[in-house]
Amino acid sequence: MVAMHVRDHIEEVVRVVSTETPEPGTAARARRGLARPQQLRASPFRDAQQGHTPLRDGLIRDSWRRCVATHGLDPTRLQEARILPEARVREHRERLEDLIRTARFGLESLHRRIAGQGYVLLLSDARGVTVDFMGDPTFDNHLRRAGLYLGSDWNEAHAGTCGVGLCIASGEALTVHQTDHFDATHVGLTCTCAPIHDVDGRLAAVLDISALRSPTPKDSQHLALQLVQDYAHTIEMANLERRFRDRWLVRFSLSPDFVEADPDCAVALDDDGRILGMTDRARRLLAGQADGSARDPSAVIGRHFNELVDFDVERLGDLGRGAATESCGIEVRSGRMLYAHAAPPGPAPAARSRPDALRRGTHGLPAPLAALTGGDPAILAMLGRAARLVEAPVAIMIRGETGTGKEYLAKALHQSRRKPGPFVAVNCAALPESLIESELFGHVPGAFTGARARGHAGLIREASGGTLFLDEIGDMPLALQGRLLRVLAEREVLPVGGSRPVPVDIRVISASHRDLMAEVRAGRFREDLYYRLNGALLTLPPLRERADLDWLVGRMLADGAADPAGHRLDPQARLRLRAHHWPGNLRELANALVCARAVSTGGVIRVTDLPEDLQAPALSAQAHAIGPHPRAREDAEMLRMVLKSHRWNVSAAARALGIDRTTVHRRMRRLGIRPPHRVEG
Ligand SMILES: Nc1ncnc2c1ncn2[C@@H]1O[C@H](COP(=O)(O)OP(=O)(O)OP(=O)(O)O)[C@@H](O)[C@H]1O
Repeated sequence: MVAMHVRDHIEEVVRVVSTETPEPGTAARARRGLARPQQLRASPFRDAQQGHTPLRDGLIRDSWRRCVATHGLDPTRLQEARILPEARVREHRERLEDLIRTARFGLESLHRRIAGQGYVLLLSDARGVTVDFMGDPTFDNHLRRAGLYLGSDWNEAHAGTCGVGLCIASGEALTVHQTDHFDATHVGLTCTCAPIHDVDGRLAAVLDISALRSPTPKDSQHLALQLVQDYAHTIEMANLERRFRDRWLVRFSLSPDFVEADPDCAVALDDDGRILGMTDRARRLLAGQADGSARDPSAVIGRHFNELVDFDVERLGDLGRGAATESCGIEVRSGRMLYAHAAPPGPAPAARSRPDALRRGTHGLPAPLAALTGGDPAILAMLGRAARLVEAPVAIMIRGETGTGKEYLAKALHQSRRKPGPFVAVNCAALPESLIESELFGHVPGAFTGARARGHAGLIREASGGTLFLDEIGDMPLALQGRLLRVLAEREVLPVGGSRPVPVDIRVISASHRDLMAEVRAGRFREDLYYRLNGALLTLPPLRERADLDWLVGRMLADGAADPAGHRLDPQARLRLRAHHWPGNLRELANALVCARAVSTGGVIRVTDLPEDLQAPALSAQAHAIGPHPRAREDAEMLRMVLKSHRWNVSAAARALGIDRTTVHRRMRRLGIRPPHRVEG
């Protein structure tokens, strides 16, 4: 039966594209490699059951023809959904980052409404690449195969007639239902899409809700269509409000009672009354009033408000909150009556009162972020992106070799927030596997042997209202990854032994020095969790690639120096630092300087004061790759140096390092360091 459906479908597509070709010459191209129409078998099954060949909507028929004539697709050749590689998806996603951030709340709210009905949600960019996806992890494989997945490419040129592709081509909200699809591979799907426009009227994204199974009549998707249109409109409104907070915002409605609560559309104006931005419904409303085409955003953007509506912008203040109904009526040039509400400009983002921590540092960055670099161009570019993410409700993933400062960056992001709340750092590699679940999610009293008598809120709840930093996330046991995913998706946590989930409001920053995508491929890390954590990716370069080493050295030497004059490096020692490969990155540098400061005399650090492997000319990267973990090796090296310089007097070494004696003894045991007389003995 399925094969029959497929054959019927191909026959119908071939007949439509072969018999009704819009442009001269396309018929020949359409027939290229296809069965001739008169050879096609009539299909009583299809005609009796659906009978919609002649009714197939004009947009669909035009798209089928385009698929053959313009895109050179062949309906007899079925193609699997195309999923782009992760790096390409990230590029597409980064370009749409601001919009995704603004849309996030709306997308999650829409997803909650449709998830129980078998739909998944996709947000595609204007080229048809899925840059955000919310689906049901239980159907992961089916969804992926059907192309309902992050990174799937639904551009009409590759995928044939489909919801996203046709929405991009037509600019209209629509449903492409089952056999509306060009490629028979997709005839099981129903896809309902609405365009999301940027404030200048350009298509920015497509909001799509799709299902693997649906009733045969296309009408069954009517409500789905209303829903995506409403959410696309709400996202456009949120985007306009965010972009033009410091401008006049005029909202319109057909009803005076709804103009504030649920406006139909809105425009942003500059002080002279010129239109700076709009929602798409405003473009439709106002472009018709201008002499240009109703589809043309330039008929509206840049025009003076007075040219399109009968209203003097000097009177915008009269359209404020609670204005009498009669005073908020506005006549558009066609004579139609609308009701308007005007919100005056808020303070410009930069001029808002900010706590001290947010005062601008150098390079136009918030001070905590600016403090991370002395001007390295790659880091500055990354910090510029980081600054834009400070208040964004997206999960941030930080990537970088060990010791590159991932936790420092996470803290700086946190401190740059207007209301930072608590910062809770969890090292997933350091927590024993048996404890990680109850430590993270908490437990109720008596949940297990050894549980705390009064129960435990857990680190996730402790971070509520602030930031949860998940360090070494790649080491999180697979079984707990699913639970973490649920916390992130549902924004609530279920304590061990508990039956009632507790809502949490956390912002998650995760870090790993592992290649997490490789972990995903190896089946050790859940792909859905990876994408959930990777709302935005920030990469810290290794120290050997940084151009601000001298600045870092100066800063580290000044930090915590006992004497205000600090220490300085002699030129030879500086050269050694510059030539070193730094496998342990900033941690290795900080340790080397603590050690050098402790053993140096007269405030000058010489080559002989540096740890042993820095005294020798630089080793090759390969040589550095051999041996114990760089962090352990560095820690051991530093501790041995300090102990040696204090004649193995643990108390003196502890004072020099600013830690207590027991910590020194513990570290010596952990790092296998023994005083020489014992070694000799
Ligand atoms: N911007 C910085 N300024 C001064 N010191 C820094 C900076 N960043 C990192 N460090 C030094 O490097 C050490 C390691 O930093 P951090 O813990 O943030 O690195 P990490 O990348 O999270 O390490 P790991 O991969 O081992 O978890 C810090 O303890 C500090 O000594």
